[in-house]
Amino acid sequence: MRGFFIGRFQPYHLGHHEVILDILEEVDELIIGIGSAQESHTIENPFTAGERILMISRALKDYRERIYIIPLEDIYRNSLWVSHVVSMVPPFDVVYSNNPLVVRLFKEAGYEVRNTRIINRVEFQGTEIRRRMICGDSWENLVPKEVAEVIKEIGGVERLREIASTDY
Ligand SMILES: Nc1ncnc2c1ncn2[C@@H]1O[C@H](COP(=O)(O)OP(=O)(O)OP(=O)(O)O)[C@@H](O)[C@H]1O
Ligand SMILES: NC(=O)c1ccc[n+]([C@@H]2O[C@H](COP(=O)(O)O)[C@@H](O)[C@H]2O)c1
Repeated sequence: MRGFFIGRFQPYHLGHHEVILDILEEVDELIIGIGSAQESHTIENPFTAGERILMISRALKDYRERIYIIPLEDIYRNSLWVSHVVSMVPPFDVVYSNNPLVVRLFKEAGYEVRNTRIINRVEFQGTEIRRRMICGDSWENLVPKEVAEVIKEIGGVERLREIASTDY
């Protein structure tokens, strides 16, 4: 059985990681969709699709043979979005999500959708991690260590701070 899970992963954090490890207990293979792949260099979406691929593939290096990481651009037409996804990824049997729009669209298209656990949503949240990066608070403990390394390699914190300081 092959599953599908999508997120923006800005950045990939321990909440995503735990959920994906749970899913990998249930499925043979998992497609991880990198949503809003066209976005980067903004406060909500600082990292490119390629940088997010690097974070996820390094954090899940032990599962490489069972995962497909596929960037998916937004199409801004919800009624066609599932077809867009299906056209870009390997066939899958089940969708894992807690995002109400994603759940609704896949259910309407006839897919089985399973909910995932919510893990320490206060801290394991992209918005909170990006806030900490901008403010200089510690964030490294909220992401897999491989992700912290990638963010350091690409100068991610400096990028986010510079973007956030733009005031015109
Ligand atoms: N702490 C968490 N525990 C379980 N699932 C999570 C957690 N955080 C996010 N998810 C799930 O991961 C998927 C992708 O989420 P996303 O990439 O938007 O992360 P996020 O932390 O919600 O980011 P942001 O705050 O930037 O919106 C969503 O379905 C979301 O419900
Ligand atoms: N019409 C569309 O392009 C469409 C519809 C539903 C979800 N999505 C994308 O799926 C992803 C869902 O992930 P999040 O749970 O991180 O929001 C986002 O990147 C979102 O933009 C896109």
